[in-house]
Amino acid sequence: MPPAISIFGAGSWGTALAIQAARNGSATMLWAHNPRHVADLNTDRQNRRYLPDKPFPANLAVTSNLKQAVEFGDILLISVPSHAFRDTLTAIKPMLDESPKIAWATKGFDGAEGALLSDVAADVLGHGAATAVLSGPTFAREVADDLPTALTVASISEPFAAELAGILHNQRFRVYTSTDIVGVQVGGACKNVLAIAAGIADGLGFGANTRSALITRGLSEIIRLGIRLGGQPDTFMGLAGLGDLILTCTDDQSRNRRFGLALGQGKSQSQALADINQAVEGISAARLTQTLAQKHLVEMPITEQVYNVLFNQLAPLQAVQNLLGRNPKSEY
Ligand SMILES: NC(=O)C1=CN([C@@H]2O[C@H](COP(=O)(O)OP(=O)(O)OC[C@H]3O[C@@H](n4cnc5c(N)ncnc54)[C@H](OP(=O)(O)O)[C@@H]3O)[C@@H](O)[C@H]2O)C=CC1
Ligand SMILES: O=C(CO)COP(=O)(O)O
Repeated sequence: MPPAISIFGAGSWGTALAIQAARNGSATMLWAHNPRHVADLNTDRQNRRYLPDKPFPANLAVTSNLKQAVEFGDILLISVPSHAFRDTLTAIKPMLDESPKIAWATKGFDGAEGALLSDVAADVLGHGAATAVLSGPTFAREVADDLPTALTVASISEPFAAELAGILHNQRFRVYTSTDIVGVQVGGACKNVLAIAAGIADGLGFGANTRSALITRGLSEIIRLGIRLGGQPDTFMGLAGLGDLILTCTDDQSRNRRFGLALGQGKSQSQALADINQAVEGISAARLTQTLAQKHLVEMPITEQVYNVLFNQLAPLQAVQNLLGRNPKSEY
């Protein structure tokens, strides 16, 4: 019998992961903070709002009772947006046993300074918990549809990474393990900023050459920051780095890319957000990546232009011109 798992956050990604764990045989509990949403999920046996037409397996239960969810799972997996990560961990902390196993699939930074979520977890939980992060090129809809997908689970505890991978892994869902929690988190948070940039460029009518240049130079930015923060260079060429960057910069399933597209086409941020009506992590990630880049003296020109578009009223076309107007330099 595989370990039981509780997943916190019933958006598109938490729901897809719950379906994946359940169809792999784990007793699975999905927690949502809104009791009315939970009532709908239990009545419909599907998540009509975020993943319509994907019926829940029989071994997937849903609750809004936090204590019930914490006590249910041998492993707890957090999949709320980054703005809710610290509060969710803080709420579950008093209910945990002495050696909890806690993972997250959230992509982003926390707080005013751009803390890694692993640092938030250490801060809230202390160092007794086994922790892991799950990241990679994984659109929720495709995972729910059982389309082949590969991703990374990173933990400094190799047994915990292997245990979590074992719960989720099957022939349609390849889970690779890593010990580079820093690199995996930086890749997952920063690619959302570049997806906004790629969307802006496409929305303005630029072509495939521009998109490829943004992806490649964007990867250089991620690598520079990631190494400065302690990540391993190889990680950024893997699933949680280049893999997720390509996915979100090139496919319109990405909310971050669609947000950028809308800005490039002249929509306001509030109109673009209202149309998407889901998490767009790249907005806060742009602010916090810019903060980290300044603090650590890392050159991140594309991120800086996205930041100025989002927070300093810079026109999208001017942002592209600012990038193109930079002095010629050596590629490496
Ligand atoms: N969707 C995807 O394909 C992937 C997403 N991710 C990451 O997963 C994380 C979650 O994203 P995703 O599921 O897509 O987001 P969605 O926008 O689909 O859903 C967000 C969910 O979070 C819930 N929520 C919001 N605030 C809180 C809170 N304070 N406490 C508890 N729950 C809250 C919302 O509930 P309500 O609406 O009822 O308020 C909603 O169920 C993000 O960091 C994202 O980057 C990673 C890989 C793939
Ligand atoms: O992280 C994701 C896929 O790996 C989802 O990307 P978006 O949040 O841009 O939709």
